[in-house]
Formats: sequence, structure tokens, C-alpha cells
Amino acid sequence: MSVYTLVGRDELAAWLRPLAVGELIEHAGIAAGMQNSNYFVTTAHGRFVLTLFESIAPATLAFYLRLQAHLADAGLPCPHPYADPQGNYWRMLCGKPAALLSCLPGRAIEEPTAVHCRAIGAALARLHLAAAGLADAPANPCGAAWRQAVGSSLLAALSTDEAALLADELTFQSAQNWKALPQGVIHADLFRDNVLWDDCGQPSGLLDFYFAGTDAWLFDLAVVANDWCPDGEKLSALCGGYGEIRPLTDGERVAWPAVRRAAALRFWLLRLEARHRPRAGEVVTVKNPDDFRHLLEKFRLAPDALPG
Ligand SMILES: Nc1ncnc2c1ncn2[C@@H]1O[C@H](COP(=O)(O)OP(=O)(O)O)[C@@H](O)[C@H]1O
Ligand SMILES: N[C@@H](CCOP(=O)(O)O)C(=O)O
Repeated sequence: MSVYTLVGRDELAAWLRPLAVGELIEHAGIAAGMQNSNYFVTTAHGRFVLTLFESIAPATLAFYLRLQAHLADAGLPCPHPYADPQGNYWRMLCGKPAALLSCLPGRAIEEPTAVHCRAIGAALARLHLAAAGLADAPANPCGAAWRQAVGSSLLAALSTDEAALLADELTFQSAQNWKALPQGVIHADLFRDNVLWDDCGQPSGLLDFYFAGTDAWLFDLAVVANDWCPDGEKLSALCGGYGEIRPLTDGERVAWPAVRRAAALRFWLLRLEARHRPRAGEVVTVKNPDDFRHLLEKFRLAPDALPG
């Protein structure tokens, strides 16, 4: 669980009033997530999710909320933010920018089948196409420049072996050029714990858009593959589902091994950062960086081809 900012009942009740979502009944911190403080909020009108953004610049936050509203309006199962009478999706609460979003039904699945992987592949491609054309999208905040900067800054904190691996991977990645790959807004963190499923096996919630930005669409597919697909059957299903909605290009097939490595590197670095530079909070989740180091080592030894 990550709750960095504690929200009192009276201040929340006052903050909710302009949204006209009914009187506050209760609120409780959510036992998941790493980046922000999340609460389930129950009012006389129903259940909602309150997010306090711990370190996102207001301009970027405005984009994230606009993106979710746009995708939900396009029929994707994304949370819709609630606006106040002035049309603002976020206002300050307890010193942090905060937003109220619709609470989506369903539950996360830890061990997806190939059927789930096919469905999430299709949902990811739909997300990419629906978000294309959204004006003023910022760049992926954790893109190539972030990986180089954070990777270099962590070298001194690592063991000799880890530092050698990281330095070599940073050199390899700095020679890659993704300019010719199809680009658009990517989710960038569509892990299993960011997707809810209904009882019919369909995604009912695509959550946590707070790393989104413009980058190669293939990178998003690699992020999903690294978390969802431990074997070839699931990877084929994921890529098949994706490709039915947006066929992959020859250039993407060539780039796949290096892009998959970049996706493993990105989350190795994020988790190393959380371990070596922990943030203070009431309750903080830190995930194991070694999972992604091992994945990166595997891809470096045996590059895999994009199925299909
Ligand atoms: N709109 C929503 N509807 C239902 N559950 C949600 C919603 N938003 C967040 N959650 C729950 O809260 C958890 C943490 O949210 P998340 O956005 O991943 O947090 P963080 O940004 O801190 O990583 C999710 O895994 C999910 O269980
Ligand atoms: N999904 C990433 C980290 C981001 O955490 P989230 O809780 O915001 O999805 C990981 O597993 O390292």
C-alpha cells in the first residue's frame, strides 16, 4: 500500500462539495499502488476513487485527466474524472493536486491465461488508436532521456556486477533510434495490477495513466509483454490480439528485441530508484528490482523475436 498523504474527513467533505457527488460517508486508503496516494471514497451517491498526486506537475496532470476522460468517452474502460462547475478536473487537497474518478468494477488477475493476454493486447491497441490525435500530449516522462539520466545517477549505488550490466545496457540503448517506429500516446505502465477484469473475461478497468506520454507504441507492447507473458504462448496471444486491431510493421519486428530490453531496463531503474531513494510515506510499497534485472539479462543473452 502507498499512502503518502493522509486526508482527514472534514477536509475531504469540504473538497468534495463542488463536485456534487453526495455527502461523504467514508474513505479508506487503497492497498496497492506505488506512486500516488489513493482512497476509495463512498458518498450518498456511490463509490469513487480519490487520487492525490505526489509529484506530477499541474500541466502534465491536466493532460493525464484529459486523456482518461477522452478514452472513457471513446468507450474504453478507463476511469472518468469528475469536474467542478468551472470544468476543473483537479483541485488542491491537503497541499497536493487531487482528482476524483469513477470507481470501475472488476478485479485484477495475477495469473492471466493466453485468453486474457489476447484481450489485453486488443485493448492496448484500441487505447493507442483512440488516444492518437489528442492535442498537446507530452513526451513519455520516462523515455530514453530519463533512462540514461536515472541509470547514470544510480551506477554508484550498485554492486560492481550490477553497475557493469547497467553501464553496458545504457551504452547499447543510447545507440538505438526509434524515430521510424509508429508513435503516439502510450500508457507506459499497463501491468497486471493496473487492469481490472469482469466475470466474462473482458477488461473492465484500464487504470493508472500517470506515466503516459508520447513514445513508440511498440515500447508499450513490450512493457505489457514483460509483465504479462512469461511464455511464448501468452506472448503470441498478446501480439495476436494487438495485431488484429493495429497490425505491427516490419520495422517494429526488427526493433522488438532492443525495445523489449528498454522496457525491462525502464522498470529495473524505477524499482532501483525506489529502493535506493525511498520517499517518506504513511505506507509505501517497494517492488523487487531483481525481477527486471533478471529479465534484462535473459533478453541480452537470448533476444526473442516478435511472434506472428
Ligand atoms: N478508478 C478505479 N476504479 C477501481 N479501482 C481503482 C481505480 N483507481 C485505482 N484503483 C485501485 O487502486 C490501486 C492503485 O491505483 P494506481 O493508480 O495503480 O496507484 P498508483 O498511481 O499509486 O500506482 C489499483 O491497483 C486499483 O486496485
Ligand atoms: N508497475 C511498476 C511500477 C509502477 O507502480 P504502479 O503501482 O504505479 O503501477 C512496477 O511494477 O514496477
